[in-house]
Amino acid sequence: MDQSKEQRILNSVSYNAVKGDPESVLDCIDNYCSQKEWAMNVGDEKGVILDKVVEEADPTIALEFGTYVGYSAIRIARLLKPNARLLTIEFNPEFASIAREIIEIAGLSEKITIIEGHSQDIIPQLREKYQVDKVDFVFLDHWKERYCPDTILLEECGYLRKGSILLADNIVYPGAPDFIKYIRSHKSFDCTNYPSHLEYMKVEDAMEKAVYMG
Ligand SMILES: Nc1ncc2ncn(CCCCCNC(=O)c3cc(-c4ccc(F)cc4)cc(O)c3O)c2n1
Ligand SMILES: [Mg+2]
Repeated sequence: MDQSKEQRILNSVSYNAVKGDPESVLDCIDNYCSQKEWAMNVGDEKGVILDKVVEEADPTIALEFGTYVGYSAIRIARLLKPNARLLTIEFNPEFASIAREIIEIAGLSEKITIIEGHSQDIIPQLREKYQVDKVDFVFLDHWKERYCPDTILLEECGYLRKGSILLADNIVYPGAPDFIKYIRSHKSFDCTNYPSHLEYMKVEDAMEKAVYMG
């Protein structure tokens, strides 16, 4: 059976990255995906925007939708303070398993919990099953049609607090028009757009930050 692209990314990280060094894992994935096979990681250009927003949020509890191979989970978790945690949701079991191995190579398994399932099913369970009270930072990078309903669900479940920061990938490409329409017209969110480019391509993309005002 032929290996998947995601398995080939894991092979490259396993062979080339320095164990326990998150930066070397990120560099390895970026090099592989820009030189060998494109993959939908947030990448190094939008990754710098992600870094800045995570540093601004300085979250104790961070949440991510769409783990994929764990690139953005590593980007986020490497910046977290000692007792801070990242919960990342992935519904594809093969991707979740590959992400678990790549996160282990980065030495960040203690800071990151991968939850297998659909965001809409997991969000209502976060309080009881994962002892989540409030979420300080959310990175949306899953199905683009789920950005809007899942933001509403987070608010309805009471996980957002004054100052909670949401950051959404792919606002231009593939795009999340209903999310943008909703979040920019909702009085409780203060939005900022960050123009950038699609990972590893010269195609225009952008990220949107939305601060919950309570
Ligand atoms: N509900 C739920 N809960 C949990 C989940 N876990 C996973 N999923 C499903 C996630 C499916 C992948 C999402 N990501 C993308 O589709 C994506 C695509 C491109 C892209 C593609 C082709 C092009 F030609 C150009 C750009 C670039 C990006 O940066 C992207 O992030 C879940 N869903
Ligand atoms: Mg993305």
